[in-house]
Amino acid sequence: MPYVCADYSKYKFVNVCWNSENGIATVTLKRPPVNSLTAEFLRELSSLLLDLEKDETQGLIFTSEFDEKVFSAGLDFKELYRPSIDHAKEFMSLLHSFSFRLSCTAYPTVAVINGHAPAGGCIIPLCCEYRIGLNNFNIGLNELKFGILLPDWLSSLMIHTIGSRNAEQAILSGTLFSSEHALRIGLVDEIAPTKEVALEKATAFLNKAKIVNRSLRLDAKLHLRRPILQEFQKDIENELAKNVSLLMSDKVQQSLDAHIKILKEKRGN
Ligand SMILES: CCCC/C=C/CC(=O)SCCNC(=O)CCNC(=O)[C@H](O)C(C)(C)COP(=O)(O)OP(=O)(O)OC[C@H]1O[C@@H](n2cnc3c(N)ncnc32)[C@H](O)[C@@H]1OP(=O)(O)O
Repeated sequence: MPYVCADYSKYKFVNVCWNSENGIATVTLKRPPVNSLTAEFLRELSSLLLDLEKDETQGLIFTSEFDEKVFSAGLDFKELYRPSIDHAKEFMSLLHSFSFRLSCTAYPTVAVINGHAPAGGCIIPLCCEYRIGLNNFNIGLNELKFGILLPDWLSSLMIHTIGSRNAEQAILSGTLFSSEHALRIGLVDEIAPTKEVALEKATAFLNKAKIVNRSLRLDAKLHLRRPILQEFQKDIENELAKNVSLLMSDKVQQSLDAHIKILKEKRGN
């Protein structure tokens, strides 16, 4: 059984619960109010994956502290509104490296999606090997509605998960799917009535992975995910520059401004 060396209490935005009997780490995202992804959060998540790797984690479950509300609201609107060019570059690079790392972990990964997961909120589930949703949430890549063209690696993750035809329709229409619809197209693998049941199902998935030799399993995973990993590694500098210039464009900045206003009005701020 793995010996836990890392100090997981140092993390601000996640709670890590180790099961010493089966080596499964349950990582609860807890960046209030909606687990939106900032540079600091992404940096922390990347470092966490390295710690879990060193500690020979047998399996990883991601879930959210904000039960029945939100898994992750995606990229942080406020941080991406009028960022400095250096910050935009750093952000895009952190998003890319975290997503790449999560897509090719040696240990199996599951997302228990216990709330909404729009746009960038769908990235963690898509990088994971298995997705279990709860009822009454929305999930999908609706970036086109913000005027954001998806990076190739993100489209590739969607294609890998739901097939090219479904991915084309989903991405081009910018649809957020209900849990039931997400299950029908394979965007989630199962639906559970409660978080507890979802966590049991996640553990069952991870236990199945254990009967396979770890290094053989990793070879197979990397082979099966090669098309995605190639997209991550393709022309990285150019791809990042493209995403940064898109983010800084007037069109995307205006769209972010509009969304921030909508959220403010919703709260009566
Ligand atoms: C190259 C890039 C590739 C990937 C690109 C991805 C683009 C994105 O990810 S853009 C972000 C897309 N996300 C969304 O459109 C979600 C927007 N939020 C919502 O729909 C709702 O907030 C929610 C369904 C997630 C939750 O609804 P709920 O009623 O529970 O809470 P609210 O009152 O709406 O919000 C609470 C609080 O959270 C703030 N907030 C919400 N979303 C974000 C966000 N994405 N970034 C930053 N902050 C967010 C919201 O403003 C409220 O804040 P205050 O309490 O300060 O008013």
